[in-house]
Amino acid sequence: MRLGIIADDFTGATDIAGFLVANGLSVIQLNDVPDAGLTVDVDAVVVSLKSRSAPVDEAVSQSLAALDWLRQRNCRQIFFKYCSTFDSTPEGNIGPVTDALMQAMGQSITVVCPALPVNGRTIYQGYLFVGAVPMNESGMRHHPVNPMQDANLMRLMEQQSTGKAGNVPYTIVEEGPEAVMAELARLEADGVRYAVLDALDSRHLATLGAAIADMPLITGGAGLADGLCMANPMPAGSREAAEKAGKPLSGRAIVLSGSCSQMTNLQVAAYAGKAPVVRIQVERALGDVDAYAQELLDEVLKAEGGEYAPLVSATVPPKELADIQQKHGAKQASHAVEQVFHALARLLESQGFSTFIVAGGETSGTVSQALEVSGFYIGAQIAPGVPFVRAIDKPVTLVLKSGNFGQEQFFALAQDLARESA
Ligand SMILES: Nc1ncnc2c1ncn2[C@@H]1O[C@H](COP(=O)(O)OP(=O)(O)OP(=O)(O)O)[C@@H](O)[C@H]1O
Ligand SMILES: O=C(O)[C@@H](O)C(=O)CO
Repeated sequence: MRLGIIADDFTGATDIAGFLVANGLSVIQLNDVPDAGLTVDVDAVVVSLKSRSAPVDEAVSQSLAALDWLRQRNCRQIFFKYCSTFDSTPEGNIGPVTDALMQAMGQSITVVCPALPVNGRTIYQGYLFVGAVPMNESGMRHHPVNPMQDANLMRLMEQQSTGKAGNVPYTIVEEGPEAVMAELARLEADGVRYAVLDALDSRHLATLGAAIADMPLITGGAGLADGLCMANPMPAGSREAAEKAGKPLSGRAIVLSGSCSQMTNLQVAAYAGKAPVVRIQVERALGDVDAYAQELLDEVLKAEGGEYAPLVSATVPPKELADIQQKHGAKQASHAVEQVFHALARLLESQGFSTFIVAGGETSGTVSQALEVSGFYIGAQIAPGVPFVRAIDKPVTLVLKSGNFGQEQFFALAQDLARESA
């Protein structure tokens, strides 16, 4: 197997898997660390964890277990995938997990590159930008679980890990793969453990992909995986063959939105003009979850029948979210909302729903776990970073959308494309 990927959340996992498939690699995504006996015959395996906001020791032990599993399958390279907005505060898990993987693999340096230029995430002089602004000035400063208040990736890495961080600036990336490799060697000799790689566009990603093709352990976002593939392209026709595995099935659909990102707020508003929306009330979610989920199901069943599937949404704008969090506590509120989605997803499945379009990484993890799906075949991308996926265990199609991904009409577009290709 070429590549073994450890992803810290479910949408992050489908994001990177979608880019690999779009580059013609055969890919399977496995949710949580699989059984020791499972055999797979693909170019890349993505193990998706729900470790982004887990306690540090859990995130580390889950990631090491995933590493063990992948190494037993002779992966040539291990890729630790985290968010293109580096969702991780100074207390976050990216540093500790990176350290644990480095130690287990005997590595003294690795790279840090969350860039995903096609979705507006670029790295300049080690600072992460979201569109035209540094990350800490973007909507990410209001994130419900990981509010991002710094855009300097070297500082963030050093605050949450054990070593020194350095930067490979875009001026060196512009010079080509050999220059990047030479700079990495220089940084390593200088005692740098985490080399933050600048990347402003896909040309830079291709250069970086060529430069790090032989590094045993790399870390970053899906853009870096795209770069790896660009540097080592598959034969013509591979993409169509790879995408077939995750082709959407036709079936009763529901949209579930648990992301409060800027883009999801826009997507929910746009979809509200086209389809019925059932809103989740956090106060109710904090009470009897099962009874509340049953009520929501009843509302969905009443709302069905239009051109587009009903949407069940907890999505709120930043001000409303801040009020909710102040009143109930951020962790309690987000946990309660996730519990409702968990219970509701099970009820929906029992009623015959088989297409789940989900917004939000944590929410996607919750829904996938509720449906007891152990993994996915990956299909074509609906938008960069959001492919159709098909459960490996049952005839269920899912779309797991990262909070900030997709265009405003995403929820309707996903259904239009599913109808076209089913
Ligand atoms: N109205 C709400 N009040 C409080 N918490 C909420 C509310 N709606 C959603 N949440 C919680 O906010 C969190 C959103 O995280 P999630 O990962 O699903 O979305 P995201 O962070 O926008 O997506 P991504 O991780 O893909 O960028 C979840 O834990 C969810 O339960
Ligand atoms: O990298 C991204 O932005 C996404 O894949 C993600 O991790 C969202 O949770």
